[in-house]
Amino acid sequence: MKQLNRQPTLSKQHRPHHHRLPLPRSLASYLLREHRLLFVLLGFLLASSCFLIYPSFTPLSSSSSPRDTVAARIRRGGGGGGGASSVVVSAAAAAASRRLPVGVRKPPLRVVLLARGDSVIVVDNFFTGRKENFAHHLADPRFELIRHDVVEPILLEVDQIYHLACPASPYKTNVMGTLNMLGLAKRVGARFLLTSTSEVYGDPLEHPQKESYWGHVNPIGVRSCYDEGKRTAETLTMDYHRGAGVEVRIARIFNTYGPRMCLDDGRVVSNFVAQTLRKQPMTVYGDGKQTRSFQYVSDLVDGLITLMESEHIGPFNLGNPGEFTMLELAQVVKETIDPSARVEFKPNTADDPHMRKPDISKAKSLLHWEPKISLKQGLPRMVSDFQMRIMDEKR
Ligand SMILES: O=C(O)[C@H]1O[C@H](OP(=O)(O)OP(=O)(O)OC[C@H]2O[C@@H](n3ccc(=O)[nH]c3=O)[C@H](O)[C@@H]2O)[C@H](O)[C@@H](O)[C@@H]1O
Repeated sequence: MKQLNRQPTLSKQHRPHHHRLPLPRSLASYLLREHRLLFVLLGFLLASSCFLIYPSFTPLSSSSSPRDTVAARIRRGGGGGGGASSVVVSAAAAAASRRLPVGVRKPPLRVVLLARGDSVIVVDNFFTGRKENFAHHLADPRFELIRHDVVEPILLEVDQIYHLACPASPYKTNVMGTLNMLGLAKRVGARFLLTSTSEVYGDPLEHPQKESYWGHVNPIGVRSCYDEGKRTAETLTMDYHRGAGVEVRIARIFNTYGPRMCLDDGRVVSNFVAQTLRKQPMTVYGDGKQTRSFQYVSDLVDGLITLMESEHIGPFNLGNPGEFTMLELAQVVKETIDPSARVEFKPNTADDPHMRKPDISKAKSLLHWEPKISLKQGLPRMVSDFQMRIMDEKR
């Protein structure tokens, strides 16, 4: 089985100073006794990320696909042995083992994500995420779910932080939440991955967008709290890297879809699919000629893990270069679900980007990552999940 790009023990010069947490005695002994809390996925799964936990229910997929993606390997539980046999030791792991009192057994070595033997903590305020998304992990002793909003500080001993948090009006989350997570990363020596967005390019004047493009953003527009919030989050991330030595990674995520998305999150793919399944017309904003590039969620999960484990800071575009107008997307949804589906035009919102398509040559050459699942392959998998949930609504 193909192994991920394993991360050896971090070199000292890259390791930030650790100011150890004054953990309450009971908590500390709990952690040591259970040998947990060795790695964190700080998945604060709000609006844009409630579907980012890879799906386990993909009934329309063939048994041989979707290829051998990381997400698929994780789903199958075949992540390279797990536990101490496949090892990722990071700065905090080394530091944690140094802190153990004499006679206390060392914790298991750390590998990435549950199926590979790691402990995973998900932090979510459940504004838009759902507990059901984690139901299949709740019995796992290495999985922990904490209800918490990252705009408030949280103290955890962790090795890696995937900072996915971002609700619909997200300036506070992007600024306070990112500061809190960067502060945590600095304090415990964790590697920090920011999930930024293609929206940092605004209504782009360059097409397709390369990471070197600085963007075209209206700083006082109706969607600027998202665009500028993520741009600020990128700035903070780089400042903590340069100023405090935090190891950081930045992903710029392009439109992503898949099972477990909120049925009514307002995004175009979930809207079109849910509307068609409910026999409502698909609402096309504007003339429908604006373009987006749609990435299936497991490709994104592959990209995020690959980036986290790599030696590269980024930013990296993580998206599928397959570009569609909204009318073309509506046509694909129609062909997939219901040939009699209709569209209905509504006025568009201000500053809506006219076109968006990632140039992923940087991710291809440095991370050896590229998406594998086309819209036509991915959409049916999302449809079956939505279909079940919409049928449940009716019961
Ligand atoms: O889904 C995502 O991943 C992205 O969602 C939003 O970006 P946006 O491109 O505005 O995504 P949508 O809200 O899905 O809109 C895409 C296009 O579809 C149109 N749209 C949306 C919804 C709808 O019902 N009908 C419709 O025509 C919008 O006007 C827009 O032109 C976020 O701002 C991005 O950060 C995020 O990456």
